[in-house]
Amino acid sequence: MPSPRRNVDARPLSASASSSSGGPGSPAHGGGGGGGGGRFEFQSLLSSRAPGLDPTCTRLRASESPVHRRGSFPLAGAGPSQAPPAPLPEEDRMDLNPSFLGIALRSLLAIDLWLSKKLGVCAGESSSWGSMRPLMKLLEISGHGIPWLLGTLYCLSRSDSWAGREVLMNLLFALLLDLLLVALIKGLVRRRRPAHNQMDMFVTLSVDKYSFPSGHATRAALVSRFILNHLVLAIPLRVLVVLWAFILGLSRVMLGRHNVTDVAFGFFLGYTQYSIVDYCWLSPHNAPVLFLLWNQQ
Ligand SMILES: CC(C)=CCC/C(C)=C/COP(=O)(O)O
Repeated sequence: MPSPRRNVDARPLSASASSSSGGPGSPAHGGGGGGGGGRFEFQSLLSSRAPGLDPTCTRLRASESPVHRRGSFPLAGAGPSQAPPAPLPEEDRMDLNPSFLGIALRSLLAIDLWLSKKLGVCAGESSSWGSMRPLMKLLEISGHGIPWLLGTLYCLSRSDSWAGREVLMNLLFALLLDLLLVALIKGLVRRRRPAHNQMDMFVTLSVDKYSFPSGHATRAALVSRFILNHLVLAIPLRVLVVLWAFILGLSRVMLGRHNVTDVAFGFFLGYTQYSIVDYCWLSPHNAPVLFLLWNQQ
């Protein structure tokens, strides 16, 4: 005779249908193999929020899943006549939260992929906005590392004031820091570029087969923040700089090079990188050797 507690079943219909008894070995009891673990956690969360359900039961079931099982809980013989089980150790209770976070992250990822595919309207010549592709690729070059590095080096070589040289030296430092950090994160995260991307980019590094974060987005945010803080520009030009950064980021998704989250994180990283550069600002006072060396050239 099953106990009233064990009759409580808050599983979604699809799960209940596949294992009506809910006995040992069924998915609800964590016997469904590796895939059963994820579904099980979701059920636990649902049932713990359903009014009238016994949260103790929920906890026990969660502990039975292959993911959560640590000690032995005598569920099979549990009935109303027996003493209620001791509260779970703190570590087991906390295990329920990551699964909730996991669901949230997976949903965000699904939205990201769906939106990125929808926005990838210039991913190929035959795409709905395929005729805009050459323009998008021109934008791509405007945010590429090589023109920015060469342009900065050229301006440094032509600069005849200490103040100008100081700003340009820091811009060079910022661009190099950006390349390094993006390569590092891309190498660590190793997220593949979207399937609809055509790998026909102008000069790439080996890590550029990965997409997280977007190097163009980091550079756009970093350089535009740098320019706005160190160049005296008329308002329309300032607006243009911000627009350039934004459109460059958007064009990465439209070209199919990136997912939305690659670009969003890229903007965040580039913005933060400027704060690092500003904090470590190089000047003839704190880096005299650098400036003297450059002066001798
Ligand atoms: C070769 C040099 C100096 C820089 C590479 C610049 C580049 C190709 C970055 C990749 O950008 P996305 O991550 O936005 O595609």
